[in-house]
Amino acid sequence: MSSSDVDAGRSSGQSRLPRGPKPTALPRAGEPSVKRIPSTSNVRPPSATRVPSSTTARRGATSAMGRDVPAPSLPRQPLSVINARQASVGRKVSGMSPKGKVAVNVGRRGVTGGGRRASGGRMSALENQFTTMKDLFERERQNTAELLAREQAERARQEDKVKALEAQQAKLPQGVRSLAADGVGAEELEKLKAKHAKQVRQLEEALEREQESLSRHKRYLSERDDARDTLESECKALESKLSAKDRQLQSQQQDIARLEEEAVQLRSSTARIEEELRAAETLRRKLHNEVQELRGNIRVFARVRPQLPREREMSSSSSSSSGLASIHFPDPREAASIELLAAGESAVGTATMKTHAFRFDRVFQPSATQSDVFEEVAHLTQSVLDGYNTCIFAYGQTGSGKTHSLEGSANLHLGAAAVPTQDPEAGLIPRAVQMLWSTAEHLRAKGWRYEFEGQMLEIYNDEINDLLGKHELSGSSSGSNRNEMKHEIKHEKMRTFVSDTIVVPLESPSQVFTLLAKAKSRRQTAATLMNERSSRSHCVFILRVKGANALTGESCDATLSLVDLAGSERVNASGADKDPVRFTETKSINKSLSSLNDVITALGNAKTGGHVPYRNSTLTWLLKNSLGGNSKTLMLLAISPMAEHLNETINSLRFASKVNSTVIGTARRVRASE
Ligand SMILES: Nc1ncnc2c1ncn2[C@@H]1O[C@H](COP(=O)(O)OP(=O)(O)OP(=O)(O)O)[C@@H](O)[C@H]1O
Repeated sequence: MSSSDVDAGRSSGQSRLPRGPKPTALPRAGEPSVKRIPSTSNVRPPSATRVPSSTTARRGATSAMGRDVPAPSLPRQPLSVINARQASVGRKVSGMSPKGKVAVNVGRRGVTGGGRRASGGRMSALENQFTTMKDLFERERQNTAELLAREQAERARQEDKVKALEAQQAKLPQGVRSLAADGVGAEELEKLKAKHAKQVRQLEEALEREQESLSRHKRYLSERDDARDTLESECKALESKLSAKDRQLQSQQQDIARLEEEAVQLRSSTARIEEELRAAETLRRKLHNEVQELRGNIRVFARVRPQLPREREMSSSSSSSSGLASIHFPDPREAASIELLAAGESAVGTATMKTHAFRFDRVFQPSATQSDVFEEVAHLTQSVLDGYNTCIFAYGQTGSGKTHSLEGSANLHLGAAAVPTQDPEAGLIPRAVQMLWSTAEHLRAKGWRYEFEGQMLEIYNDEINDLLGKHELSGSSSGSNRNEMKHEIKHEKMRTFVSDTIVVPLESPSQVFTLLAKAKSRRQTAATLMNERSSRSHCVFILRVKGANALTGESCDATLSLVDLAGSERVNASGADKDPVRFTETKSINKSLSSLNDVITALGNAKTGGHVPYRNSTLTWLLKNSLGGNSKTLMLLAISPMAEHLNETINSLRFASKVNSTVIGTARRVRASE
């Protein structure tokens, strides 16, 4: 039974009854049972409403004809329907088919046409038959009533069953109910139930998992709560720390403000002190100049070069000692003293270490830069523009740093656009040249016009070579003297001339640098394997400066001589005693250097009117006007820091010390007219 049928049954109140085969239609006219009914038209069943259903009537009739009466089956229709049908059957029975009517009419004709006796017998037979039928109807009616009662009881029972099923169905899930309603088999239902149970299990398991996850989340949340509580407490602690730090910061800021105020005051007092120091320094220089002038115009600077990389390597590979001499600078602020510790002999002849102390106008430590040295020399070179003959000569043993200080490092290459003051490698000569040109340019505003000209000379074995000339240099690698030119030195008033030498008018510093490079290359070409020419000859760069002031009518004509002397080492120290060429060179160098010594000594005694032996060497004769009392002279003593050179260093220092103690009078301006 489908749910729709159940519902339909509920609404009609009739379909609750179990279904059965439809009632059989009443027998039609012409059928045997109908034929047995009397055919008169006015014969009717006693009561049309009591006529049983066609089936019942037919069965009853069949039963009455000696056939088995089948067990009454449940009526399929409600009683009202049955009654309605019985009524219908009654009507049908009364309105018989034409064939039946014919049969009845035939009977009537038989009655009318057969005679009165026969009809009387037939009538009684019919009446009997009618009575029998009436009994049959009555029995049938009783049977029907019984059946009806049973049917009603059965229906009530079925209704109860249906109710029970409905209750069961209500308990089943909708899907099962619908399947059951659709008539799905029990096996399938079992499968569905199993499937349902499985789904329920799965759902239960999923539910369990969800519950587990939920409890996990709850645990996690509670842990997070704990962590949050911890963080909150930490945060509070940090906040309190922060506020403490804030307070500290505020007090520190107050301290800083106070300190800054103090710093401002200190800065202003420092500036004042510095100003006082500058003024004191100016005064010191002025006094120093006055002292120098009283002493004479020769000054001595000593410069100790740093240890060279190759010397450091040799020292580290040969012994544990650094190879450096023990050199000290006792007064770094004043920078005028130098002390050397060297082995000596005591008064009783025992070996002992002795300190040799010297004082000069300025002492430069190995850390001093080219710029530091030039700063001290600049004002001296500048005095050429004021008309003072000036001479700077570098003195020292081979490799002590003379050329480095005067020209610059071996790597220096000054091009046309070179700015020597910005090149840490550039030495005194390029710096001085650049400064002279720039000062001359400044002085144009004051009416001064300057002309510059220069020459480069070399004194080798006491002979002059023109480094800018075309003739072969004396003692050159060719070994021939055929192209050598003999030069003579002449002095006229305050000026010096060298015959047959090239004097180049100089327009710019870059032209001077080109000139220097040319001279250097000539010296290198002339060098032999046995003759390191730069060490064995004196090199003199003479820059003549002529100035005139159209506004004031003043004029000046002075020279700046920059002299790179040959190495000052002694004969035995140079190994020259074993080599005749070297011996000659060294003899010549020694002669010129001792002449220089003699000249300076004589100049120191010049106040007494003694003779000055300028002519004793080409060098001193050439430098006559630059060394005399009318010029400003600077001796730059180059010192090697190495212990192996200590003896030569001490000799150089002694000579420099003698020069430094010499008073050679006051420098005088050289006017163009002189
Ligand atoms: N102050 C210094 N700083 C760095 N290197 C220096 C310094 N003085 C000299 N040198 C280096 O020492 C070496 C020798 O120097 P330099 O050639 O100037 O000596 P010198 O006295 O002119 O020698 P010589 O008499 O043989 O011409 C060079 O390689 C030079 O670059």
